[in-house]
Amino acid sequence: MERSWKNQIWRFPVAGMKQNILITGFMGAGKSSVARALAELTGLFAVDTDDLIESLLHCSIKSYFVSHGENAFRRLEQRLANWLASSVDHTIVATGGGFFQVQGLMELGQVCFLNADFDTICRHLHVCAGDQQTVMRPLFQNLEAAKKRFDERLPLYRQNAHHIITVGTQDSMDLARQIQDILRQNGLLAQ
Ligand SMILES: Nc1ncnc2c1ncn2[C@@H]1O[C@H](COP(=O)(O)OP(=O)(O)O)[C@@H](O)[C@H]1O
Ligand SMILES: O=C(O)C1=C[C@@H](OP(=O)(O)O)[C@@H](O)[C@H](O)C1
Ligand SMILES: [Mg+2]
Repeated sequence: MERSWKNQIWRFPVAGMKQNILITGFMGAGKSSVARALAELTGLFAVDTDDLIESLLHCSIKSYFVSHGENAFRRLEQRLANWLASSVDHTIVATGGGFFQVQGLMELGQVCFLNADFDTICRHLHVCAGDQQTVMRPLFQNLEAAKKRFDERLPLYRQNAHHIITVGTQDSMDLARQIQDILRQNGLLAQ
């Protein structure tokens, strides 16, 4: 049966708080995959901040980092956050790994941090295998630099989240179910 966002509406809406579900976490934690699984579970649409930003560019995010640098990318992320604030509600938002730093993040909706340790991230990204997912991630070109960035960001991801989901060996659908349960238990998603 087809479900609409109206069936998923928050039981206890909070004034001034958007009813999106944002998925944050480090590169490779599984944000984009979980957002799609959660969309399948709930019937809510999912968007991905990286895809939305790429829709503005005539190139990949990786090429944009090379031509314009990280700061320019962060400005695009803030512009996108402002657009989400003005124009998007009742939507699942997979964020890029650095999006958690935008101003106004916590007012965009319920922020769910996918807390994967660095080994799990490397496993997801096939760091030891041939078909590395790291190739298309400009900030995961060097393992040591990525680990340093991970260590620096970890406390900030925690601070800038409403819910923390520990990622172990579960698949994306299991993680999506966990998020659905947490939001339901908090009266933030319909039963
Ligand atoms: N729970 C998971 N278990 C195993 N592999 C996963 C899991 N989540 C994601 N992956 C794999 O990890 C890679 C990165 O996933 P992705 O969803 O793009 O992460 P992110 O958006 O956080 O960077 C993909 O190859 C994906 O198939
Ligand atoms: O962590 C980051 O700063 C980034 C993460 C990437 O998204 P994923 O986390 O989906 O790989 C993408 O937004 C960009 O390469 C920068
Ligand atoms: Mg992603």
